[in-house]
Amino acid sequence: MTAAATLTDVTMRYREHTALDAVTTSFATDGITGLLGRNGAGKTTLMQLLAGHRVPSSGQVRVLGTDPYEDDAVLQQICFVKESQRYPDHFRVRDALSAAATLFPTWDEDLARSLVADFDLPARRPVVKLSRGMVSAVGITIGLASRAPVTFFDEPYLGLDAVARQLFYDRLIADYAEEPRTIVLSTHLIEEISGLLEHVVLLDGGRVLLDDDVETLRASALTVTGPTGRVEALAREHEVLTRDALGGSTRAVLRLGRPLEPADLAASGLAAEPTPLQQLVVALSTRATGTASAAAAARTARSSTPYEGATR
Ligand SMILES: Nc1ncnc2c1ncn2[C@@H]1O[C@H](COP(=O)(O)OP(=O)(O)OP(=O)(O)O)[C@@H](O)[C@H]1O
Repeated sequence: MTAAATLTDVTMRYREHTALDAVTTSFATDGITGLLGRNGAGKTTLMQLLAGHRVPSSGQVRVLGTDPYEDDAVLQQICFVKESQRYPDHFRVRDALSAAATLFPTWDEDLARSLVADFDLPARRPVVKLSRGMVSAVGITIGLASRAPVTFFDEPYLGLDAVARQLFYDRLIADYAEEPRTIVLSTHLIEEISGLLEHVVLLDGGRVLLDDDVETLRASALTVTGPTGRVEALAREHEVLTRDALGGSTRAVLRLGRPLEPADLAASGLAAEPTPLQQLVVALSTRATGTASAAAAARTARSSTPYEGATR
């Protein structure tokens, strides 16, 4: 994989709180990555570092081969669509789009116009008068029409209804097919976007819990249902992520130590089905919670350093 953006041993501290702890990961040049994790896991912080909005307390951040912080040449190749983007009070929708058009050399005006039409955005209306979902649609329009080689969407769908979210996903995948680039999307609506993702980075308590291709991830887990004794026999050979017993039957999500053949499972009276990505992520995050909170407490106790990050 050729990486467009990398973090090497990056730690980000805000006063006594460690938001990212020795994170090493990278994002492929052509790929859509889901940046997942619970509230406060460090997703926004990670994207802010890669977008050059902050400098890390320690470690190395590289985007398109250079440190993005205060590097105008690389910054105009990075588009960061924030969850709560603010625009100047007097900006109308079309002003926000014109400003973006001047920022990004790769801006596609035709694409911007067609997204404005699809999202039914009123071009002359001040952004401050838009509904929450419409402001999100402005951000999405900018994110896609920028055609920036490296694009971050940080929970870009706030307030968007289900139809508009589907429109975003459809346009994202269509535009990506036409112009492949590095897209990182943070979201809590994992199942909705699981079909778009090629790769997943899961953060938990500022650490990388999982960094894998979606296909590999899907193949690594299985939901098995059947008589409790048989499920438990299988559970001894694999890691059990979740387990629900009802009467004499048990349903377990297994992280597989070795591949399992559906035919073998069926022969032993067990039903097997793929584990949805969202369920797998929830199970892995839940499993990590105990360990992560203990580690966070230890880090907080260790660290008495003042604020070490800088904001632009
Ligand atoms: N400017 C800041 N000053 C102090 N603490 C901060 C600051 N920004 C973030 N944090 C803390 O760092 C941690 C990571 O925050 P971050 O916003 O990166 O998480 P997130 O994964 O994006 O969360 P969410 O899913 O809720 O948006 C949180 O505990 C947050 O409170």
